[in-house]
Amino acid sequence: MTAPIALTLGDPAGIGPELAVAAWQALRNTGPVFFWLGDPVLLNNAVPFRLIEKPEDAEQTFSDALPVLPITCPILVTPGQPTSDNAPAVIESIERAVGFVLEGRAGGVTTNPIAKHILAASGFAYPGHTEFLAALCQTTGQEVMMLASPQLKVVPVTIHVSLRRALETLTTDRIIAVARATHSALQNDFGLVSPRLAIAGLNPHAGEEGLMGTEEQTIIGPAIAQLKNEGLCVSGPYPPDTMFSATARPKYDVAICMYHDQALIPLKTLDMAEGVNVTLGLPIIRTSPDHGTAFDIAAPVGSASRADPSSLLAALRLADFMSQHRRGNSQ
Ligand SMILES: NC(=O)c1ccc[n+]([C@@H]2O[C@H](COP(=O)([O-])OP(=O)(O)OC[C@H]3O[C@@H](n4cnc5c(N)ncnc54)[C@H](O)[C@@H]3O)[C@@H](O)[C@H]2O)c1
Ligand SMILES: N[C@H](C(=O)O)[C@H](O)COP(=O)(O)O
Repeated sequence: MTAPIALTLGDPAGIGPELAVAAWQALRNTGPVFFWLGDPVLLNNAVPFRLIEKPEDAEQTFSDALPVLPITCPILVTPGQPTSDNAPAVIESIERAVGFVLEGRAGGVTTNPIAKHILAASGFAYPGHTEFLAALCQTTGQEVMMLASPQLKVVPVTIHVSLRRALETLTTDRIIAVARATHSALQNDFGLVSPRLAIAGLNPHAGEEGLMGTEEQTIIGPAIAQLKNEGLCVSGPYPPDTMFSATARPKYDVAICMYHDQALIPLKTLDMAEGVNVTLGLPIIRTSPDHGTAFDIAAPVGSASRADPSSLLAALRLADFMSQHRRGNSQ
């Protein structure tokens, strides 16, 4: 028996509650088993659910009712109208989910989407889950964001910062650290013996020999040289405009990108429905759908839903796969 996956509340005014229900309906007979750390009021009595006190109770109820570990939202939720007054419930859900995984009582955390600016308005000090989870695990600075889909895996070296700040903070050391963490996660959690890392350039034409920027020569090139010295299978820097083409993608297992949108635009364009956000470099397993809160389509549970659960399903399945893989490796 594997430990259940802990699915967080996310922003309660987003599509998270609808997705939790849709995921349970899709998985109740097959698994993977998960429990939702959320407010049962949001379910509108439109779906069978059972309140549980601990993760260990999720398995026995899962085929009959959605297991809910209750987290109360302080303010009545209106879908599509987020409020930072509910931030304490959003944060508590994440904290408790991580706690269960650190205690070995849940196999991994799958997070429903949060709205960064809504949490920030409540005083929340982290730009996203990725950084918050690292803090909860006491591994700040080691977190690495990867988005994985059937067609592509991408890792941005800089994450939730402005483009200007991304350029200021891009260093050889950071590229090396992110590449090392990615290499070992692909080996340990995805079973790739010798992962091939393609390193993106930063500038048009990867700098065109310095004519259009020199970061490829001064920052990225030295990182590639160091990683090659360590025996990693790395190549690049590649011109960012062509490295995601259908002919280029099969030549590598993961693209290491210099900033958020360089990585996420190709992934979400190719595979929005199947993409999964995975946090590497943590002691816990964490996955997430690749989309956000989708406030524009959020609807009450029980009414017609326009929210596609495919990415959340992929995230739950990947968390379970990684959990089983780690268990297998440790036996
Ligand atoms: N993992 C996360 O927590 C996460 C990820 C990305 C964005 N966000 C947050 O989400 C908020 C909204 O961001 P955004 O508008 O840029 O992106 P979004 O992904 O929420 O929405 C973009 C568009 O895609 C649609 N969409 C998204 N998911 C869908 C689904 N499952 N089914 C059907 N349609 C879907 C939305 O309706 C919208 O039209 C932001 O505040 C951002 O911080 C959170
Ligand atoms: N950067 C992610 C994206 O755009 O899909 C998203 O904001 C999620 O980030 P966290 O997992 O750190 O919340």
